[in-house]
Amino acid sequence: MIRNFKLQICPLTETSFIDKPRCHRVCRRSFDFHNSFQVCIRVLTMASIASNGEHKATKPPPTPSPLRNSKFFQSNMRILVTGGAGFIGSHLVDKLMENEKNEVIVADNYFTGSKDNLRKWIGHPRFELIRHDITEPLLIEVDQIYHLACPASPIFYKHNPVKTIKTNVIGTLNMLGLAKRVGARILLTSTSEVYGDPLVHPQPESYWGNVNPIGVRSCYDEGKRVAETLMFDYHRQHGIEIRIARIFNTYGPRMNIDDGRVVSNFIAQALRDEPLTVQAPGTQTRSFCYVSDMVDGLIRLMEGENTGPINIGNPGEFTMIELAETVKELINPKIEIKMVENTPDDPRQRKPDITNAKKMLGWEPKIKLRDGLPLMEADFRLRLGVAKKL
Ligand SMILES: NC(=O)c1ccc[n+]([C@@H]2O[C@H](COP(=O)([O-])OP(=O)(O)OC[C@H]3O[C@@H](n4cnc5c(N)ncnc54)[C@H](O)[C@@H]3O)[C@@H](O)[C@H]2O)c1
Ligand SMILES: O=c1ccn([C@@H]2O[C@H](COP(=O)(O)OP(=O)(O)O[C@H]3OC[C@@H](O)[C@H](O)[C@H]3O)[C@@H](O)[C@H]2O)c(=O)[nH]1
Repeated sequence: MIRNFKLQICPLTETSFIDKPRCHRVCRRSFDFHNSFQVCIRVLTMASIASNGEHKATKPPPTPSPLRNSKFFQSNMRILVTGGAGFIGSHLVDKLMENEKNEVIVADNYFTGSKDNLRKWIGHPRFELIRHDITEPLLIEVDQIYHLACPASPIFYKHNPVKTIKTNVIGTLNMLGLAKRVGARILLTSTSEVYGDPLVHPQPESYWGNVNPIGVRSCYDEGKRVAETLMFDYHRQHGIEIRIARIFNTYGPRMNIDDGRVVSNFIAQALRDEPLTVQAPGTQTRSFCYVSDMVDGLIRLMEGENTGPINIGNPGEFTMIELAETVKELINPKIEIKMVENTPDDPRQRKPDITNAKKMLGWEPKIKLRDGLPLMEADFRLRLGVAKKL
């Protein structure tokens, strides 16, 4: 769609000279490229989104600070990762740090995350770690924001539901305010939980969901729905460049051992010789995405031209009984599987329709559950000090 444009100058500023540093900063083409008055991919993108009529922004995106625009325009891309000390966040940081043109700043309050997840970067000249709660404003200068901060495991997000809502609503407002002030692009990690207990299966992004607004999970799923609304309102009203990923259940090394989510629970239980606790009825389904696939999808979304929301997840769908049997077979065939009571409003089925991710991001997951589980097992064995029996 975007590549059909054949404009020779920037359609918003009418001159590529004024916008040159910003184009360089975002599309990362050489300075000479912009000097040659060729078209700026990023500005075209804004024009194309607007001309499609959908999610129309009433303003061009805010300009970055004069410093980023002039003196430092050829400096590294500064990227903020909120929640970067958590499970997905720390893997994202690893990937972003591989690019020597990136400086990464993590802001985290360590509620569910840990410095340990980032220990290899602490002290690195391109890395900075800030203990910060995003329900308070954050005044820094950045070019991109990956906004992940929020407890994700149901037992943690239900622990202090009011705080979970504040994190999703006030926290997202603060990050959007930051994006507005510094002209940064912002990506929100939303969730498949915005579909609630879905009546459409698999779930496409066009499905509006079936969410209980007053249930015990609402602090999280309604919180994320408001966060998505705020993202689009800032986009339409203030021209902020937004990206929204709807993440489906993700697993992998570095999940908290006692995180409470199903894959980490089952692997820890199998290694501790404890029964695998399947919550009734056990026929409820989930689709599990390995974390490296997830990080790849998030970066493609940030760097691409689509606002989203876009589902990012692995469409391989399993009942919880099937998952328990797979963990038992792969890790500890002697273990018992025990049926236990469930919690309210547990979604009965969940599977992403990833047509848009394939089409718009050229993304699809590579790692199957049976290949990902042993990678996570190895990490859990190391952390629990349980050697593999020969
Ligand atoms: N892992 C999944 O299956 C999954 C699925 C859907 C969506 N998501 C979303 O992805 C993001 C990351 O999830 P995760 O699995 O890595 O979870 P996680 O709990 O491991 O990481 C969340 C991080 O956010 C931090 N945090 C929480 N509240 C904060 C606050 N108020 N201020 C600053 N930091 C705060 C935590 O300390 C932690 O480091 C979350 O936004 C979550 O909603 C995850
Ligand atoms: O020990 C357990 C834990 C969980 N389960 C079941 O496993 C399924 C998945 O539960 P999890 O707690 O792992 O995660 P959920 O799918 O309910 O929510 C997740 O989905 C989307 C994300 O936004 C969040 O990371 C997380 O809330 C549920 O049906 C639950 O009842 C078990 O059978 N046994």
